[in-house]
Amino acid sequence: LLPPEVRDLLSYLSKRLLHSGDKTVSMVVDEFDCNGRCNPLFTTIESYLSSKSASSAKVMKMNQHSKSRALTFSMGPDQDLLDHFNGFQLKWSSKSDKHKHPNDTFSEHRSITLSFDVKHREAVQSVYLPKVLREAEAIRFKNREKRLFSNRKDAHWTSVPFSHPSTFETLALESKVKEDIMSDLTNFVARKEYYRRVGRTWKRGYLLYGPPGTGKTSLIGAIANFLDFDVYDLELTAVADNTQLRTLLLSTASKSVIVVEDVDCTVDVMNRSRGLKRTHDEMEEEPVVAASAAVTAVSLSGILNFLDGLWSTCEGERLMVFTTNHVERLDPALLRPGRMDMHVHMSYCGAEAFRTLMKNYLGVGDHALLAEAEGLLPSAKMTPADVADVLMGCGDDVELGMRDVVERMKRRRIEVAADAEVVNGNKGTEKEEQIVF
Ligand SMILES: Nc1ncnc2c1ncn2[C@@H]1O[C@H](COP(=O)(O)OP(=O)(O)OP(=O)(O)O)[C@@H](O)[C@H]1O
Repeated sequence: LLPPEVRDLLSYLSKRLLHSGDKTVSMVVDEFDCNGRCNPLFTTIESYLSSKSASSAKVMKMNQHSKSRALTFSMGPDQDLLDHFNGFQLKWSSKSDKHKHPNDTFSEHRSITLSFDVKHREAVQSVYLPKVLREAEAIRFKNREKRLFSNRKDAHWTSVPFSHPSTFETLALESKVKEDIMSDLTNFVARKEYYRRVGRTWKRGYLLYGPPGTGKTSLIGAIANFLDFDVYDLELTAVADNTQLRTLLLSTASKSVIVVEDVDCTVDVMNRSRGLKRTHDEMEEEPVVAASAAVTAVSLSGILNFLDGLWSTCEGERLMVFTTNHVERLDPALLRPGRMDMHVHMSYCGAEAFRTLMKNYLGVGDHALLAEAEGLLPSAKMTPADVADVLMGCGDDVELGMRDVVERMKRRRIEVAADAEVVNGNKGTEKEEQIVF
């Protein structure tokens, strides 16, 4: 019944009375700042308290995550929650005030207060609060929606939710290669302290090379899903110059995979050792015309600086992935360790990859035609995409799928042999012509 001003004054006075002689320190975090803008710290602390609320709060708000459908809990209004750290106790209290506006509408103002004994002030400020922020960040990262950023439309990042179906389980690749990649990625994300100690940017470069349809893009999807990272699809032909490239890279977030697909087609990264006349410096600085019709003014030095982490002054880990169908075209400067730490060769479908595809598409691990199919694979030179294409056309019909894929392999074997004959034949003609001239 009291006007809000009187109620606030009474509340303030009663608190002063209650806490006189008290050695408690309180820190208040409001949901909105004085301009009505959201306070990101409030949301961060809410995330931290959500993990605690589930086990100890008496009144909780229950929410469902829009994407994962997982239940999350947050503190209800006017609740207290006790936390313990290094043998002392801290109290988090939530408060919610309703304010009536002159036009008879109401708005809710929430705040969270942290209270603790004054003698722990130093420990709370320097150790406890940074720990809270770290844990909150990890919780929010786990619950967030993965995104795919792209600069294809203009020179800025635009993003859409990212959900690539590929995982290391569904990827048709030798299990030894998969295990090596997964363990390399796990080591990389766990070594923040190591990178800091040795003074290196927390980044790692991957080069995926091989013919089209061998799963380079699928592997990128599997990596992003494995690490739960966002993906930045960097289109170099849409970047005006090195300065714009720098700006784009500086605006990438941590925990991201930065991808440059078909790098040999978008920037002149030709192997200098193959008799190019330009000097090293000329080549590095010169804005170049790409191998394809597309043109980019990003120079090789721009790419090298990017790989050396010169522009990654930002915090956090970043994985850089380059793909190419023609590894032999790339300048060795691009390939050296530190720039491309891991080289992954994606090739034609082998026996192990074929069994993975059979399981993915037909749901079986064995079949009477499997041995025949495996025997045909080396000479048929089919990519995983070719095999997947045949199997997908057969729906759930295992018999049809296996029959079709074996038939296709037999036809491909003949085509491959015929192509090889043409090539050898041409070589023979060239030789003859050389002798004639
Ligand atoms: N190794 C693989 N494992 C599982 N599926 C694969 C694999 N390789 C190809 N595929 C299938 O073929 C399709 C095309 O493959 P993907 O785009 O990954 O190949 P790519 O090597 O990136 O080709 P490109 O060089 O033309 O970009 C994928 O959507 C997937 O269905």
